[in-house]
Amino acid sequence: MSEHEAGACGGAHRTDVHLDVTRRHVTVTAPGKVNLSLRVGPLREDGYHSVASLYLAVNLVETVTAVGRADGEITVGPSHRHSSAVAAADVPWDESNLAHRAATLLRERVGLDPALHGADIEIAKQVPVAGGMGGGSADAAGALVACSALWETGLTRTELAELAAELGADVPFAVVGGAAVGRGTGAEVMSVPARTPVHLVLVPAAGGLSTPEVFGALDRLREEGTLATPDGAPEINEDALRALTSGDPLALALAMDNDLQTPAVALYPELSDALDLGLDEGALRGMVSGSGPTLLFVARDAIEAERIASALTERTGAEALAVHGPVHGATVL
Ligand SMILES: C[C@](O)(CO)[C@H](O)COP(=O)(O)OP(=O)(O)OC[C@H]1O[C@@H](n2ccc(N)nc2=O)[C@H](O)[C@@H]1O
Ligand SMILES: Nc1ncnc2c1ncn2[C@@H]1O[C@H](COP(=O)(O)OP(=O)(O)OP(=O)(O)O)[C@@H](O)[C@H]1O
Repeated sequence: MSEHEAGACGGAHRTDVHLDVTRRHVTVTAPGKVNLSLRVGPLREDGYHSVASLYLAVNLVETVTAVGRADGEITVGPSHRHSSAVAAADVPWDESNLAHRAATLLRERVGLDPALHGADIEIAKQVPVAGGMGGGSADAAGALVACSALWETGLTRTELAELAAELGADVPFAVVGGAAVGRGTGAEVMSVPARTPVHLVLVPAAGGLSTPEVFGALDRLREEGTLATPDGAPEINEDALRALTSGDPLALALAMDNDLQTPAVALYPELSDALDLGLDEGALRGMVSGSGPTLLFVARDAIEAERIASALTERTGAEALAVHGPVHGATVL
């Protein structure tokens, strides 16, 4: 009888608790991100766009635990060890889950025996699903780092970041964390210094936006001439990078940009009023995070961020969160 079948019988909880303390497990935290700048080039033949991105990892993190199995099975499910802010029903807990794909890819590349090396991957999510904050990417990064430690692969962080690029444009950054510029599809990351913490308020939206649909809407707006089409690969936003490096929140707020904002707002028009509300409450600037619909607002300092978050929670009914970055990439606890 498998553990899961055993779990369906009487006395299931006792069996599970016993297994949890005796099976090896590794827990990793991996951060959600915002793009302080996201410049998007024209559509490429491979269906992707070249980007010039300025990533910031924030202290809204996913907690990923890999529990060893000796039968080669890989499963994903909601964590029972750490609390989650996301409804389990909003996440695909099957082989399409990016964390499942990450563990499978790692096992294959390292050449481990798929009949012997398995893991139950448990995820406690804080990052909104399909919110433009790279939550699934953080889960994939967490699964790579956790399974690599569990299976003792000996891969370096650089090697894990290279594998991460095969899983999605945002996954390498979730491994690396901190602050970084992203080139190519966004997967070629290079860390940059950030002198002081950036204080932000995040406003999650009801429901999500599909990343390919937002890129598709950008292409349409460019085709019809509503937005200008850039010539080639975009340049990094040097003003935003300088403001981040020197720790000047007002200069950063003024320099931020996101080419996906117009298409995200076109697909989700309510975002426009929510952006105005943040400014009304004293945020230095508001912007769509990545492909949206989560909004980010820049605050002068931590106290201002808390005040703006409370005011926005009251006015919008959505739970606005005061966060800061940079924080570490995927880290074993
Ligand atoms: C919007 C961002 O979050 C900004 O950091 C990323 O560009 C998206 O990263 P991601 O979700 O990891 O993206 P992937 O899973 O690699 O790609 C999903 C889809 O988004 C579109 N996509 C993504 C990245 C990119 N540079 N160009 C694209 O056109 C493609 O249609 C792709 O099929
Ligand atoms: N571990 C996961 N957590 C959440 N969604 C996942 C996961 N694995 C796969 N998905 C699928 O991916 C879709 C996008 O999820 P995700 O939360 O990563 O979006 P996102 O934050 O907007 O991504 P990005 O900012 O990287 O474009 C979801 O709608 C879901 O179907």
